[in-house]
Amino acid sequence: MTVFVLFGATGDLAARLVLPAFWTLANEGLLPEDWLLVGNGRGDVSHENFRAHVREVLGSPKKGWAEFAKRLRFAGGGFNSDSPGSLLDVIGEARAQIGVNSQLVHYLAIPPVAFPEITKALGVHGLAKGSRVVYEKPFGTSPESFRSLNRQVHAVLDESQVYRIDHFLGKEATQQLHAMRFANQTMAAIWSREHVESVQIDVPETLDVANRAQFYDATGAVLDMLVTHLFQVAAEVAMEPPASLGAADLQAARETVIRRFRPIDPAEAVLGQFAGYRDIKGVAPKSRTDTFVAAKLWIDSPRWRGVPFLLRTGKRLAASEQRVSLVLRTPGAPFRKLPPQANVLSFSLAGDGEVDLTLLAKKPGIADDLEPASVALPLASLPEADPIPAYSRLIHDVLIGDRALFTRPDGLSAAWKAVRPLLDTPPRTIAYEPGSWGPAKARKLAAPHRWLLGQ
Ligand SMILES: NC(=O)C1=CN([C@@H]2O[C@H](COP(=O)(O)OP(=O)(O)OC[C@H]3O[C@@H](n4cnc5c(N)ncnc54)[C@H](OP(=O)(O)O)[C@@H]3O)[C@@H](O)[C@H]2O)C=CC1
Ligand SMILES: O=C1O[C@H](COP(=O)(O)O)[C@@H](O)[C@H](O)[C@H]1O
Repeated sequence: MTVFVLFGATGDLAARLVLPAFWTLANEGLLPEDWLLVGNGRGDVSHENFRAHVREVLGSPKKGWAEFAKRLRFAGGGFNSDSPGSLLDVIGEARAQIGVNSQLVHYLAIPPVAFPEITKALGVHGLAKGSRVVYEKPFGTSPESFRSLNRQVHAVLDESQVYRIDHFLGKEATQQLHAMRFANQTMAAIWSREHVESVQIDVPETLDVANRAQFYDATGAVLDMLVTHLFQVAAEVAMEPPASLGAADLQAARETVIRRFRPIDPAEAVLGQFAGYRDIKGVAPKSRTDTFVAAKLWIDSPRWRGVPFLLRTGKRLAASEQRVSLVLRTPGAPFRKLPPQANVLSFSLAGDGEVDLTLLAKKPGIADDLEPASVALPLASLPEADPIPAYSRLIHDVLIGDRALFTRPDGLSAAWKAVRPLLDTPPRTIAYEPGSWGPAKARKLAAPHRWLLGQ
């Protein structure tokens, strides 16, 4: 028996990812037998109007909808330490219906500035004890606010109750990074500076921010994507072999390597803002918020010393991709001259995920010409594959109490240290055209070679 409380239930994240994840879990039979979902927000929305909203964001499903809709409630009037709005009443009714001892899972799908107050309110209104609480990223908005939020959270909750989500860790292909590496001796052997010349973690998006301008303008690409998703994926690539593939060891391996991230040098980072961003309703007319970031990350571990990790992401770019590429070194002999960056092992994190291998091969024919040849392994094509979207996977993990794919404060503290110089002395934000690959200056970061995507 579980009562889910979804804070920010009518927001962008809830509509695009969290509510669809619940729908998937319900249809797959992966939710507890008795469950109810209580949406929360500062406005007053009737249960019926909330159900209509949920139905719309799910694309007006028919089959299974009536059963799902019965389990949805809305508690309006906000929730803070001074006033619980109608949340306590609605939770009380929900628990009276499915069980007074039902597990409470609070999901904070709200901007990070609102995390401290809601956390405090959970304690004040008696909703913290025995509950599990899911925090969206970014966990804090600066190194200082991270520390303060961490203290506030631990004043109300035990660490074992806290699930800091970073949904890139829940993606099928992200988990493939360690699965393929450790399931194969050859793969494990090439996973180091000896064989890898550079790593690119490239997440361009064509997406706009108009439906979440206020949140985005207060956040920007560095906080929204770099210190969060791109760093976590970098940790997944860079970690040392864990003691076991058990949840705690995997989590520890990822968190530990973040301490080896060298603080980013602002001279090795480019920030951009797409032209027209400031005209969006909700964006400050003189906003300098970054909608693009590219940065070179160095990882000071014996395995990765000297290997640049090139990280890039931005909104309104030319394409949407989520690619992690290990560019393999080319040997000096016996071939005299080989094209650069032609041997690449790459993981597409988007959708159900794909693994691609590009290798230089001799072009069949009388000459000895080499040509890059690629093979693709769409993960969904594996026999009996049943891929699950990241949010469904992670919400299910919260339900079963599996913390392997959630972040820990020690790793996050190190991540904030590594991004600090970029926050304290950011380079000038450079304008770029929507539909482009961001500021031209970002190309130089990849020198002497190039970004694999886009140019
Ligand atoms: N959108 C996305 O694609 C993703 C977002 N995230 C994370 O999810 C979180 C929410 O993002 P998103 O949904 O885009 O943001 P939104 O701007 O859509 O905010 C979500 C909801 O939070 C409520 N809210 C806003 N400000 C406050 C406040 N000061 N106090 C209390 N409630 C507030 C609003 O609900 P109401 O007005 O009803 O109170 C709003 O609808 C962020 O932490 C973000 O980083 C993570 C992954 C993807
Ligand atoms: O957390 C976020 O992630 C999305 C990208 O996620 P995906 O669902 O496309 O994998 C990004 O667009 C958004 O700005 C950010 O908040």
